[in-house]
Amino acid sequence: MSGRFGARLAEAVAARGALCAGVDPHPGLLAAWGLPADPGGLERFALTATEVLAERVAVVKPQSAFFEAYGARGIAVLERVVASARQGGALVLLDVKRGDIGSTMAAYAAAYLAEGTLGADAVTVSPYLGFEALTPALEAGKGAFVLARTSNPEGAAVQTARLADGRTVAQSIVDAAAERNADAAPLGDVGVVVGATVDPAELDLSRLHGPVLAPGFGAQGATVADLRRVFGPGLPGVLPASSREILRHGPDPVALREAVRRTQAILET
Ligand SMILES: O=c1ccn([C@@H]2O[C@H](COP(=O)(O)O)[C@@H](O)[C@H]2O)c(=O)[nH]1
Repeated sequence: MSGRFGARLAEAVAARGALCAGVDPHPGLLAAWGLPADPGGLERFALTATEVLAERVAVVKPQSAFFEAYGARGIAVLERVVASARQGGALVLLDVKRGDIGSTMAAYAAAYLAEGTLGADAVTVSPYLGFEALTPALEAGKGAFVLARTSNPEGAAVQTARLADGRTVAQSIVDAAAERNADAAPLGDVGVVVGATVDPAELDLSRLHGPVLAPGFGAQGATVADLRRVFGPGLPGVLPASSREILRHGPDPVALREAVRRTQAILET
C-alpha cells in the first residue's frame, strides 16, 4: 500500500472496520497458551496471533515492550511480526511510546518508520519533551499517534493539568496535532491517543481531522457504550484498541478468529 498514512488508514477502516488489535505477549498469556516464556514461546504466540488478526483487522498494534524484554531475539521476532502483519493486509502501528529531544527523535524515526525490517506504518509517541521535539517522527512520511489523555488512571494528574491559557495539557496536544492535520482529508497522519476510559467532557476532538487510538476497551474495562460516550455515536476516525481481551481466546486460531469477529460485530452495532 502506498500513499499517506491517514488516507491508507481511512481505506483500511472502510474495508475492515475500526478495530485495532494488539499483539501483547504478556508472560501470563504465554503461560495460558501453554508456551514457555522464552524467545521460542514468544515467537509462537506472536506469529499465531498476528496471522489471525492481520487477515481481519485494519490495524495490528504490537506492543514493543514485550518483545524488547527478550533482547535481540525478541526484536527479531518483532521484525517477523511486522512482516506477517503486512502480509495479512493490515497496517502496523508499533506501540513504542518514544519521545526525546529532536536529534534523538530523528534516530527513533529512522528505527521505527524508515523502510526496513522494523519499519511500521505508524508509531505511538510521547510529547513530554515538547510536541515540536517529535517533528522527525511527525514528518517521516508515516503515521504517529501522540499520547494526549491515556487510558490509565495515573495519567490524569499531568494530562489534566492546566496551562496558563486555561487549556489542559491533553487539549494542547490535541490542538497541536490538529494544526499538523489542518489541510488533510479524509484523515491527517497525526493521531492522538485518548483512552476509552476518560471523561468525555475533558476534550474537544472536533478539529483534529486525524485518527484517535482508543485503548482501554476490553481488559481495562471500557465498553462500546463507553466508546460512544467518550467519542460520540459515529466514532469517526476512532480506532478502539484491544489486546488481552482478544488474545486470551488463543492459542486455537478458530477461537481467536471468532473473538475478533465478535468484537468487530459489537463495534458495528
Ligand atoms: O493510553 C494508553 C496507551 C497505550 N496503551 C497500550 O494499549 C494496550 C492495551 O492493552 P489491553 O490488553 O487491551 O489493556 C497495551 O499495549 C498498552 O500499553 C494503553 O493501554 N493505554
